[in-house]
Amino acid sequence: MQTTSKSPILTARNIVKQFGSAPVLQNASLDIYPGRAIAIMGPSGSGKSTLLHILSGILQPDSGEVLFSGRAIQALKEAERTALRRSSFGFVFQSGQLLPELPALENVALPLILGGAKVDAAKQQAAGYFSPLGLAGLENRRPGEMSGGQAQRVAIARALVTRPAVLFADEPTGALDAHTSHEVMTLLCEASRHTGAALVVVTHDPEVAHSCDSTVHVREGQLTAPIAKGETW
Ligand SMILES: Nc1ncnc2c1ncn2[C@@H]1O[C@H](COP(=O)(O)OP(=O)(O)OP(=O)(O)O)[C@@H](O)[C@H]1O
Repeated sequence: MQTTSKSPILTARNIVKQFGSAPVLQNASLDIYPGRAIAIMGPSGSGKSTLLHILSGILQPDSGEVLFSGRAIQALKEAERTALRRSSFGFVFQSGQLLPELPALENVALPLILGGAKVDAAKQQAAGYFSPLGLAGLENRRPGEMSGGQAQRVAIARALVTRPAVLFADEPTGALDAHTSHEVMTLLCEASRHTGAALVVVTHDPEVAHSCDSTVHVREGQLTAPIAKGETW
């Protein structure tokens, strides 16, 4: 079921960020909607990951604001921002986010356990994500005993288990071949539509961007207007 909403769940307004004297983002603005997937593209070093870190409250902008459900997240105390990230945001990176010593089921259950859930209840909830993500039977495998695509699907399960409102993915298929990349992106987009979570994907890959509902480009520190899927660029 597709969830649509006219109100953005996350809004970036006039974001400015520089590192030392080097400007990275200069007046970047963006609206992100529930149940919709948006790709952020741009050349290497243009500021895509910096933007993702600011949108998710990991990094503070020099000026401008990020509103989550209308609330300015920069105004929150560090501990409140951490709590918001744990409860409302999920993260998928290129690789390496799974704990190598833990079986897949425990890796997926971990965010729930860190959030205070009892271990058995967390594992039971986590187990429900294995079959829909094509991972049935892999519950006891450690990350080193899985393919890259399987490990990324476990990482997606782990990002989804807390039912985030926004799923951030930074080059989620960067370490995968084209076929597996397509499978993983299809799963991410389906998960976003099914759960109503917004999906924000930083990518270099036009095929990955094509899986998303719209694409923005970082150009000279600003964001182009979103291009909807199917429109010519
Ligand atoms: N913590 C930091 N300290 C200093 N400079 C940084 C820091 N983080 C990023 N930068 C610089 O900011 C610029 C943007 O980096 P960012 O990682 O956001 O780019 P990107 O578009 O995601 O690049 P890529 O596609 O190569 O991953 C780069 O010039 C980078 O060197």
